[in-house]
Amino acid sequence: MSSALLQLEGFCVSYGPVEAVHHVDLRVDAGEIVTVIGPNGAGKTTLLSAAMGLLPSRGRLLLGGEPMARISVEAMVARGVGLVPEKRELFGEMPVEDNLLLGGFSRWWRGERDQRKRMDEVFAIFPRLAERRAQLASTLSGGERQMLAIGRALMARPRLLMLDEPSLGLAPLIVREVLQVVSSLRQHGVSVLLVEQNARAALQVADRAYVLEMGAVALQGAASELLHDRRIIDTYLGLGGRAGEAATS
Ligand SMILES: Nc1ncnc2c1ncn2[C@@H]1O[C@H](COP(=O)(O)OP(=O)(O)OP(=O)(O)O)[C@@H](O)[C@H]1O
Repeated sequence: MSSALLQLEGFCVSYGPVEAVHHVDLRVDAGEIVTVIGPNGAGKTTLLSAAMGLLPSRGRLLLGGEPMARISVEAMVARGVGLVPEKRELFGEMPVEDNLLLGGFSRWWRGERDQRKRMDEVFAIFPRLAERRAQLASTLSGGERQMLAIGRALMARPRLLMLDEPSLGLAPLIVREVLQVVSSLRQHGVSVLLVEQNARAALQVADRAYVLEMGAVALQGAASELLHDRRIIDTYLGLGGRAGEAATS
């Protein structure tokens, strides 16, 4: 089997004495959209944050088959991994363009000076952002803010984009629009690791899925098969497919 773009082996994350993610094995191959679904508190954000180097972890993380000796945000960004955090963390008092340019800063720092060209490529993916290039980020709609957060991460030209709950707080139609763009990223050479509570929407755009329950992988497989799995339907695809509501009610 060829080397995965990202591979986690026996990956564990703890908050003090409490282990929140237990021995997770996961892979994302080049060109894949992989989703991690699961109820509130399952450990999805913790897993993603630790895989980006924002939290300490145990176990192994390999990029392109090479184990990372130390997982830091700088090292992950330099190796072509980007994260769009759940809170989006935009600079509200800055226009769309400046938010995007800041996303390209790590490349600029390394001597690359083609940020304007890259911004035009991002605008081609998100035409709605191009129309609003001078608008302050704080005045964008929820969907536009999510697109800007993704666009900003794309400015660093990642090979793998990790997205934490891009559907959060968005109306169903907008969720579909945002996730369609996410699934189109592979045409631009970007693979995706998508953490979602909206199981139905995530399974509809992903190739493969992992179901995380209480910090451990409870189930995994082709997204198209999990969409028809009785256990997934009963637990996660109830009214609206909001995993947390189904699993905690
Ligand atoms: N900073 C923290 N300190 C201690 N425990 C934490 C911290 N952040 C999260 N946890 C705990 O770790 C577990 C996993 O939380 P996490 O936020 O990763 O879950 P999640 O699957 O992303 O949930 P949600 O979908 O609600 O965001 C939970 O039990 C949570 O209470």
